Amino acid sequence: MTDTIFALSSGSPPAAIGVLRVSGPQAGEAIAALAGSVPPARRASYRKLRDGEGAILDHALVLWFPGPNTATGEDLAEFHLHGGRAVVTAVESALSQMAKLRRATPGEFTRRAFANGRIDLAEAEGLADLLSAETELQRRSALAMADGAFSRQVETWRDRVLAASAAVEAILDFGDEDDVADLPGDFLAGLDRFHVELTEWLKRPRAERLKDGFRVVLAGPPNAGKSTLFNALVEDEAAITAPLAGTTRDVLTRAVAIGGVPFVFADTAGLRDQTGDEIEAIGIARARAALDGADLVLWLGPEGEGPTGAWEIAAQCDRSDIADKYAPRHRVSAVTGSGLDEIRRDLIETARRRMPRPGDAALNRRQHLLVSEAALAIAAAGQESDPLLVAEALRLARVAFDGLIGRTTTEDMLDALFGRFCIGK
Ligand SMILES: Nc1nc2c(ncn2[C@@H]2O[C@H](COP(=O)(O)OP(=O)(O)OP(=O)(O)O)[C@@H](O)[C@H]2O)c(=O)[nH]1
Ligand SMILES: [K+]
Ligand SMILES: [Mg+2]
Repeated sequence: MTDTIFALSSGSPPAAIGVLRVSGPQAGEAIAALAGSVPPARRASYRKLRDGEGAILDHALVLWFPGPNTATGEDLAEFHLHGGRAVVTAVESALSQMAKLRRATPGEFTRRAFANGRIDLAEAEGLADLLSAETELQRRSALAMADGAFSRQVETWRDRVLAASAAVEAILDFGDEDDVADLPGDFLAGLDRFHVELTEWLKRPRAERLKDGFRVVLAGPPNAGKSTLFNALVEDEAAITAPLAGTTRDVLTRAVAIGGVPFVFADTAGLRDQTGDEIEAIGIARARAALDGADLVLWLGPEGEGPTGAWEIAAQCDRSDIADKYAPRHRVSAVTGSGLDEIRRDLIETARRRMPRPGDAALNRRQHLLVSEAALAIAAAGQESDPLLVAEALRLARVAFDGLIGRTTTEDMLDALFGRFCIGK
């Protein structure tokens, strides 16, 4: 029989309220033991909670949700306690003394919800992202995944594959050995459209951009004011600045949200071809490596002289010795602060364009891989003329879609996913 699990699902005490959740077959008994009896279902009841000796533990709101129509799919109880450390500990220890009750492991409530079919895998992944979301953009994208929008999309893809498979099976069943009927032209056109649609999804910006932040690398010739601008953008005197060319050597990164968009800024060594300084040369090599991983280069120098191929915004600081030699997109002054807001606005707009749109479900690495597998299989199905091979390609596409919503999973994968949750979720 399944264990009954419990955990504090609200933040760590002390807090105004501490919500203890209990899920599993003994949840009803647990509530009866502490609150005297099982209260009416799905309604908050005010009760005195007592330990085994009858001593009062707390006055609490108690909720009883009989399964299977609950968040976990099991019987579920909630105790809304006074959120003091000793109160929570006392009720937890009373629960742990009951037979077949134990503390939940991280993510175990959600894992049970998944095991009982209350949520699918894509929704669980969205939920994990939602709980770790720190910016508005992250929150909205995670919510789109968690509320099942993407899962519904996958179900329609899966239905299309099943319908195509059925059409091929019919040909296989009724065609005779020597003269297998051809697949109809509109069948192939349908697969083609399907492939195009999947390819469009694959072109969307990836979820990792949202999670890790939009990577802006500040680069340019030595002494251009990179570190000074970096400090202004991250609002911290993080980098050393000095009138001496070649001050910065290490790549310094800072994550900050600006206008609800998660950014990671990187300050780098000034780029120059000749330097007698061995350490500066290492710094320059590191700067070039950082540029390779940039989503955007904020180039402090003449426009167009930045790294080829990289997307760049050019800027120039207002120092008299470097002023007015060219016309950069932005002029900034770390001294007066002028131009900084314009740069911030430009960064936000650029990042928004190149990140998942608010409210769009963005594919993570695992999902992206499975959608590409499905797209490849659909393309293969469209190119085969042997119905047997078409049927096999369609089967592979279905397996990929099944993997997206978790009809096929491995224990390792589930451990990794649910381990991301905190205890009590
Ligand atoms: N007037 C003015 N001076 C600036 C501005 N930005 C930087 N400076 C000065 O320019 C000098 C170089 O600034 P840094 O930020 O160290 O330049 P850097 O590009 O990081 O230099 P390296 O790391 O050596 O490549 C310092 O003396 C700064 O005070 C600015 O916007 N206006
Ligand atoms: K400098
Ligand atoms: Mg510097």
